[in-house]
Amino acid sequence: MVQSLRVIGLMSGTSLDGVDAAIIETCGEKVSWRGPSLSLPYAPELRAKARELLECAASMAADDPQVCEVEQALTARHIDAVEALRGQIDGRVDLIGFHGQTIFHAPAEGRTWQIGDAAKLSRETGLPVIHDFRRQDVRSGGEGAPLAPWYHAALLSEHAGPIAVLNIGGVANVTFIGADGQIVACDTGPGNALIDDWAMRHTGVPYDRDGALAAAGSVHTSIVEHLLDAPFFVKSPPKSLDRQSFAHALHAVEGLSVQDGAATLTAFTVEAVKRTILPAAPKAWYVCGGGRRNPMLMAGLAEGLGAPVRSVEALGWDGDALEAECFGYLAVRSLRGLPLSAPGITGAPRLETGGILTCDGIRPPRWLTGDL
Ligand SMILES: Nc1ncnc2c1ncn2[C@@H]1O[C@H](COP(=O)(O)OP(=O)(O)OP(=O)(O)O)[C@@H](O)[C@H]1O
Ligand SMILES: CC(=O)N[C@H]1[C@@H]2OC[C@@H](O2)[C@@H](O)[C@@H]1O[C@H](C)C(=O)O
Repeated sequence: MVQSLRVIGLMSGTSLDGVDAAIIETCGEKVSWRGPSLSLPYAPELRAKARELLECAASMAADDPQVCEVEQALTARHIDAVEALRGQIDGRVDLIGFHGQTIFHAPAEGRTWQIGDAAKLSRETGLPVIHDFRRQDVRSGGEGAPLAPWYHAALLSEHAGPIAVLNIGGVANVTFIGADGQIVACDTGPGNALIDDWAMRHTGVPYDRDGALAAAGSVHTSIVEHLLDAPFFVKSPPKSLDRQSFAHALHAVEGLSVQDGAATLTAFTVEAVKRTILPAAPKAWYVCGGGRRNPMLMAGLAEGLGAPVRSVEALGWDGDALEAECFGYLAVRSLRGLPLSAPGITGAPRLETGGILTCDGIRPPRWLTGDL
């Protein structure tokens, strides 16, 4: 029988708001237990420094002092998250799945870059760490993202499709599961990132809390149409984005009132989801990620998608912990040599595993050296 492992997944998403940590028990195929989770926010200074990196990461070296400073600060926060989560559970933890922080993503150039010091995380926690989940996929010609569909599909194995899971983080991504179990996935467009940047710039608050700004503004439809007139939106899946792929949208709304700008950027996120080319119309959409807390996003989706739109909590999932759980799940898949890449998910040419194991300064546990 395949052994189930207790794994902590760690995700630091494109919103740059903090690290999410969750623990699950899984064999890498089925999920037998979902335990507690937590989020540790980043201090505003760290968030600002990480944000700065996104503008210049394309031309930076891995040993650039600016990169290293942010990498070490982020890693320290991840170590805190692991220790805090361990304090909430009894019993063992076997493994960590460490996504790191994406600071640059350009699969067409063969590059995707997640920073984070896996060796230090392993040393400080005494646990084996799987990291660098996206690199092998990009190397093989895939998009390197999204990877969450593997986890969504595992959780939905008992549900009949067509069904869609929409994650609205900094960037938004969808998993479609067809009536026959077919999986199709891609990034849909911006999620919260543009709204966050706009709110930060004009109000000093890093998001549009409860969609209050957008609710008080009017959508400038011609700007939304102009923004949607990009090759990305006519391309079929698979496809993925860098957080900064649509940064020019902030220039497009410059000069609007803060409320109209927020309403227009919110509509951009919604319209991008509506334009996503899927094999069939989902009979229901389930939304995770921080964007599900924005009533203006949810109302726009409910109005435009022609099917019920609910938070993933309706499925009994935790929409804040899902991505962290996912990278725990993928860590066990990686250890077992199971695929992280698939043509329908990332566009990689074949099923292939990914991720790198680091056991720095610790004796590899016995289960790691035998068959799983
Ligand atoms: N009450 C709220 N009202 C409006 N927006 C919210 C609210 N709560 C959270 N958000 C949005 O959700 C964002 C955080 O989402 P999430 O934690 O899913 O991002 P992430 O982990 O960086 O995601 P990803 O990795 O998918 O990009 C915040 O930056 C904010 O824009
Ligand atoms: C390159 C990268 O980090 N992509 C993230 C990002 O955040 C959302 C979206 O863009 C998605 O493609 C992906 O994360 C999720 C967890 C994924 O891989 O499924």
